[in-house]
Amino acid sequence: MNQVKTALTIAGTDPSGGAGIQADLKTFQEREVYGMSVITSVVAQNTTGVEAIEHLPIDFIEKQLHSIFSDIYPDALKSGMIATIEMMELLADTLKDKRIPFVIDPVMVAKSGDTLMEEKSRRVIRESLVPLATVVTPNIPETEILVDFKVESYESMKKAAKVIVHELGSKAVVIKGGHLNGAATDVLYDGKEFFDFTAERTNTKHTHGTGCTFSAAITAELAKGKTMEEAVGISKQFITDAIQYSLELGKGNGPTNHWGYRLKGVPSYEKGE
Ligand SMILES: Nc1ncnc2c1ncn2[C@@H]1O[C@H](COP(=O)(O)OP(=O)(O)OP(=O)(O)O)[C@@H](O)[C@H]1O
Ligand SMILES: Cc1ncc(CO)c(N)n1
Repeated sequence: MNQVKTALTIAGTDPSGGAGIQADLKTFQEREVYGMSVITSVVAQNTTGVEAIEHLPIDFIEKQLHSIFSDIYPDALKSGMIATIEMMELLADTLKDKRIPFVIDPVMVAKSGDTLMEEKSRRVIRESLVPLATVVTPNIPETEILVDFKVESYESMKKAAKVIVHELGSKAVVIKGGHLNGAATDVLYDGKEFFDFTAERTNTKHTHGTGCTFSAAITAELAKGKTMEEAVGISKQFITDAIQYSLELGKGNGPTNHWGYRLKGVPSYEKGE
């Protein structure tokens, strides 16, 4: 019997392969779900930054969504770079009556500091998409924009998590602590309980695409029917390994290694070779 589960990413591209749609599809493959993608924006970027962005026409994004939902219905989906208010509204309209796990990675700014979401859209995502989310996965700067206060400590991460669930209306949230100092601690809140996921911080600049990879892994695990706590736990291990074995590719911040978890305990492997 063919038991394959399917996952869909709706996001922008990264021709250098470390972030965006490309990272999501590699992650889906590694997590053993069948990956599909709808492209919102084509981004000329690499490990050093973003050169140019071209948004696809809204009716063409709509056609891609139609191609998917009229044919291979996904078991879970994630959104990444959704740059404009029009795109947010289209997505909200498409997803409002669909009962599938929906992971929102509210991508706003790339690691390089380049803007990926229009300034005026940043607040709109709160009203249009967050209420439809099964889980939202903001980093610290994105969390601050969603909740409108500074997040500088573990306690303020928990306070923000409560706002995102109880006031903005997402079912759950994972606030990623990658941007704070010390251990990399992420906080999951499901509306009732908090769960901490902590990993030792890897001392590396090669973290291009960490957020995309992490949220794609969560999407894949939810597609397989894992609980939120299980999905985040598995994905935390996955991204920790991917960062530990990240690749020294390119002239800037190299990408995470999507098969990094398979290299654990393989002594002959050396980074960059
Ligand atoms: N140096 C590190 N060592 C270990 N874990 C890390 C490190 N940096 C980030 N992480 C973890 O990686 C995951 C992604 O978090 P991060 O905060 O980097 O996402 P992001 O800023 O959204 O990424 P992106 O730039 O791709 O959008 C989280 O689980 C976070 O704790
Ligand atoms: C298309 C895209 N999505 C997300 C990120 C995350 O930083 C990126 N660099 N590019």
